[in-house]
Amino acid sequence: MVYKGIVDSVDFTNVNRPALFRKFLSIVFLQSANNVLIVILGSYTYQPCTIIRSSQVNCKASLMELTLTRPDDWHLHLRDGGLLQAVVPHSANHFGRAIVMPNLRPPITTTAAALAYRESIMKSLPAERYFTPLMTLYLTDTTSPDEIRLAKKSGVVFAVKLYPAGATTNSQDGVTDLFGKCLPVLEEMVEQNLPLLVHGEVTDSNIDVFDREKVFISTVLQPLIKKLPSLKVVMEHITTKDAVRFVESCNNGNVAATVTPQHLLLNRNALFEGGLQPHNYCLPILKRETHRQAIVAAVTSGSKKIFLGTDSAPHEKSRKERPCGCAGIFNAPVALALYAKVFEEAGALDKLEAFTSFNGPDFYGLPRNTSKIKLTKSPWNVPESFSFSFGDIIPMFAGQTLEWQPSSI
Ligand SMILES: NC(=O)N[C@@H](CC(=O)O)C(=O)O
Ligand SMILES: [Zn+2]
Ligand SMILES: [Zn+2]
Repeated sequence: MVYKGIVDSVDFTNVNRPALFRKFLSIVFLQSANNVLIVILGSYTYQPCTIIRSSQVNCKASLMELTLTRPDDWHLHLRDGGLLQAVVPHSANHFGRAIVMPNLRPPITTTAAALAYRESIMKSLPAERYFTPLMTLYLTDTTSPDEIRLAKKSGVVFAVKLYPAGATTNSQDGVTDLFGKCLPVLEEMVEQNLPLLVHGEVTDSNIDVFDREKVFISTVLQPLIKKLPSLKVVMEHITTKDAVRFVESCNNGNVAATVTPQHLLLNRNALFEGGLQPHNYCLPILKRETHRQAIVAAVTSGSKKIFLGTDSAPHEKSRKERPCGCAGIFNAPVALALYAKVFEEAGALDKLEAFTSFNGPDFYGLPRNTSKIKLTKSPWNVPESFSFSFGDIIPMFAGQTLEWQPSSI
């Protein structure tokens, strides 16, 4: 792979040290100024690469380190109580902000509840951790337009979440009839510029579980954006090529999508490999390989409409490993390493930073983070489990070795 760029200034005295690569992404993108830089990458990371600057400096180095603007997680379950305390450090380690899902029991349906929940998250944060929870409201059949005005005014609620009743974990209080019951609220959300975040699956038991996202697009999302083209909509955790096509077809800047590490790395075979695999069970359910490939292609193409949302959804081990196990994958400790793996394997590491750190805040109209995070090529083993007083949580890819290791700067 060959990159050419023009850069302001690069300190080539450090070329043999990883510090050079802190500048790697900006080197690729910067187009202004006087020095010509050519980066020739063999197989991108494993081969040494050659850096030539104005044909004066030649050096050999390996891509060992990337420095990125600190990412945000635009779809995260932090839970409450002991589970909250257990999992929040894993997100705060790597992410600057997170859109926090409201599907607690009882759900976060009011601004007052969102404020109280925000307080408990802040109290659970490790000392000296810079992390901002962006709160959401759980939409119900009875949410009022007044509540939407209050939410916006609070300054701490950044979106409203649609769970079709019965679609997923703690969705029993969700919406039964979006157009019949929620239109005035959706209109108020347009007024207040509050995005609607969508768990995009129909719940009709006649519809095959693998088709629920596709059918939701034609029966709910298409009519919704037709009726309210100014409503900002994020289709969360997309899993199908149909969703990719839908998002790519919406061109007014108001429709976007998040993608999880599991839907980028696993297909539905992972549910049954060598026996039933409850820790790979999440909703929307993993899909066919062709869908996975379509999502990888969309994400690594550099689309501005798709951004990072881990959907890290911890459940205690005994609630996953039982006859009727919960849906949800705990991926907060591994998510960033896994996204880097996906982009690296697609030869698209230069697109990683926009996906992790730019597209999300740009869509939400928020400033990009100013702090940085480092990803080092340094293999590490994912723990088999995390143990707490209330029980264990099994992370995604438990016991496996990952290449990229994130750390704060
Ligand atoms: N993704 C999941 O499988 N589960 C999530 C809910 C959700 O995001 O749908 C949870 O809260 O456990
Ligand atoms: Zn969901
Ligand atoms: Zn979720």
